[in-house]
Amino acid sequence: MEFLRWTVEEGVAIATIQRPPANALSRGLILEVNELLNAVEHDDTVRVIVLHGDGRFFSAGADIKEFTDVSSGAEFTKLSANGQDVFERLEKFPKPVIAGIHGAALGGGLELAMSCHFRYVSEKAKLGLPELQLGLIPGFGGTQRLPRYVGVAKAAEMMFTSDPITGTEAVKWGLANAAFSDEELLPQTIATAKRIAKKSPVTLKAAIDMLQFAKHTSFYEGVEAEAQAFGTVFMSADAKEGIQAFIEKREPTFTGK
Ligand SMILES: C/C=C/C(=O)SCCNC(=O)CCNC(=O)[C@H](O)C(C)(C)COP(=O)(O)OP(=O)(O)OC[C@H]1O[C@@H](n2cnc3c(N)ncnc32)[C@H](O)[C@@H]1OP(=O)(O)O
Repeated sequence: MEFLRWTVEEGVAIATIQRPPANALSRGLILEVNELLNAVEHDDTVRVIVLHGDGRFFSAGADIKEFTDVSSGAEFTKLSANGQDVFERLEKFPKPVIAGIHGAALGGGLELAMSCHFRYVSEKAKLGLPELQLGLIPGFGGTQRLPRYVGVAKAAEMMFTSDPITGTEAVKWGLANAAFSDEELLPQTIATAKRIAKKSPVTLKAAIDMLQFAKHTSFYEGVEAEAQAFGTVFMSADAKEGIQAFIEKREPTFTGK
């Protein structure tokens, strides 16, 4: 694998996203998340997975530069649905997956982290769904998962403003379980994972299966609608402006077209 490395320690696979400079989720990286799950699913030496990012960030989201190669709404809907499928597999994965978030988990990066079973964060990390700043909407399940963690009103504020919240605030809002200093984050995440790895894999799988009942059927209707809207929104002039503005490092001017 090119962008995802892992080592196994006392039943814990420590998986590191390594795609500098921002660990942006290219199509290739999303495929590798799926490959990681293939590799560890039937490996009895792995009982828990810790997912974290190398470098400055956990992940700054979908690779915005790759968006310029996408030309049709249908292709964008497919991109969204593919990401949703991998993240859904992660959420249902029979072994616990814990995200350790430092730096930033934005857009698809937060959507990836929200698909893990729980999250530890560094106090100063930035967590947000800033897609509206690009003239887009979240497309990897974020519109459905964020309100389930923080409530509808906070999710609305986060999406409408594109403003991230800090790791400390994320704990307050129920999006993350605990916040640590940058130095303590990974050791604490791994220590918890090692404790969980001592539990019976049978019971862990059953607990994960039961957690799925916390989702309602409307979740699936919601993500289907999200993928459609993601493709439609992508075809707007504002999406092109938002993506271009990011690449040119300037503020976007949205016209409503
Ligand atoms: C379905 C899913 C949709 C999505 O996920 S859409 C994407 C949502 N995510 C975002 O909108 C986040 C965009 N990025 C940022 O806001 C900022 O960046 C950060 C807050 C993460 C970091 O800011 P700073 O510390 O000032 O660094 P920097 O110079 O902006 O970024 C460092 C390098 O990383 C590249 N980069 C950052 N995010 C992305 C991305 N999401 N896709 C592709 N590249 C990205 C930049 O361009 C730059 O690169 P260079 O050094 O070559 O100029």
